[in-house]
Amino acid sequence: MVAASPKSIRSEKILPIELPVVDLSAERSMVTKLIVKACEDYGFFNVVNHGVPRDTIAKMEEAGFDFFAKPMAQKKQLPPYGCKNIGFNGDMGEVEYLLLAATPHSIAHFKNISNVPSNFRRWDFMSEILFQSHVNMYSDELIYSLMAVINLGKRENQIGSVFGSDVCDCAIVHDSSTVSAYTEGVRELACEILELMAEGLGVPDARAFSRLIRDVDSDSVLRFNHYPPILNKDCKDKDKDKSPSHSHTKVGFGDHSDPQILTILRSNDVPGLQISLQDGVWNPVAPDPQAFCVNVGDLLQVMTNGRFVSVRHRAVTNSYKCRMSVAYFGAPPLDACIVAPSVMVTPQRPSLFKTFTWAEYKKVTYSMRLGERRIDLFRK
Ligand SMILES: O=C(O)CCC(=O)C(=O)O
Ligand SMILES: [Fe+2]
Repeated sequence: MVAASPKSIRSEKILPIELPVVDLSAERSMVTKLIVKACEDYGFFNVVNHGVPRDTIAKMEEAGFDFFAKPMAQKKQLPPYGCKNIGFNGDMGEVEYLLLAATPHSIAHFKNISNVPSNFRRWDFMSEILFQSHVNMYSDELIYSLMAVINLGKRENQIGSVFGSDVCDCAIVHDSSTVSAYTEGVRELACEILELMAEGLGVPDARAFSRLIRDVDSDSVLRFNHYPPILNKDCKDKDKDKSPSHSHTKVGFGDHSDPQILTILRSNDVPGLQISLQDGVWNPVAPDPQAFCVNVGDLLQVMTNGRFVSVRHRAVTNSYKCRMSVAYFGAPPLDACIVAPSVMVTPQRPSLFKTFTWAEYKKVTYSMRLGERRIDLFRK
């Protein structure tokens, strides 16, 4: 559970583990088996030989660090930027973040910026984007939509001024080709993994899961999380050693499960991610900047009728080095019905969850605290 303010976490039980590693270049039937086992036992695994070019990843990391290095006053002017407040219900952590739309629609926009008519009118264009993003339904959509507007505005130099010229200095805001190449790479990876999962589970339609995030109306998002080093003042041992001693950690991004289908996470080489395989125990996992860390979201738990687990996790800070992660959250369209393929439901494993839409689930998610177990509300 996330507290209203970051708390010391020295008293918790910490048990480091190694995540399963899946080599996507290995023999396919072996890969599918490994993935299924990892999702059943851990809900998390690392993928190597994933096909996303190193250069694309390196540019994205550089763009992220460049953005977070900007003065706070500049960053705060950007609607998709957040600092310490997570969500809308009082959750806090030692993190700053940036949210971007990661839908096929936004990728196309970022890629085809040169196709935007040079004579479009600022507010017409903005309202078109706001409309497409269902802004009437959820306030976070406004955030993503504004990001798209800012991106386009900067490139076309037409609407960037809506948010003040300082904003336009942020590399990440106008480096849309980096964002689109990265997003496209991780989305493809997510689809490939979802297809391997379907195959491994014996689902006759191999695209049953991946189709939802390939959809043009997919509601996927990308979040940069930045965790500056923090000396835990509660700690009696005041020496600022360079070791990632647990006594110096604070909660950066609190205990939660990801609500979407699948998360593709990457971080720099600084530890911080912890998963919880057992209540009351936190399992730190080592960072691997060459790999992507993949985890099952709540919707995939539902669509596998509980065979895969959406495992709770969090990120902690340290006292010696900045950590940055980039998470792609693959989500379906808002009106998609979330239901397990019939092969997942058997007499031995009866249907566990009600049928609902992503819009319904998302609404509940955003009305609750980060750490609450919203999936339980959808059990039969
Ligand atoms: O920063 C991390 O490693 C984890 C972040 C996370 O869990 C999230 O953004 O949902
Ligand atoms: Fe997460």
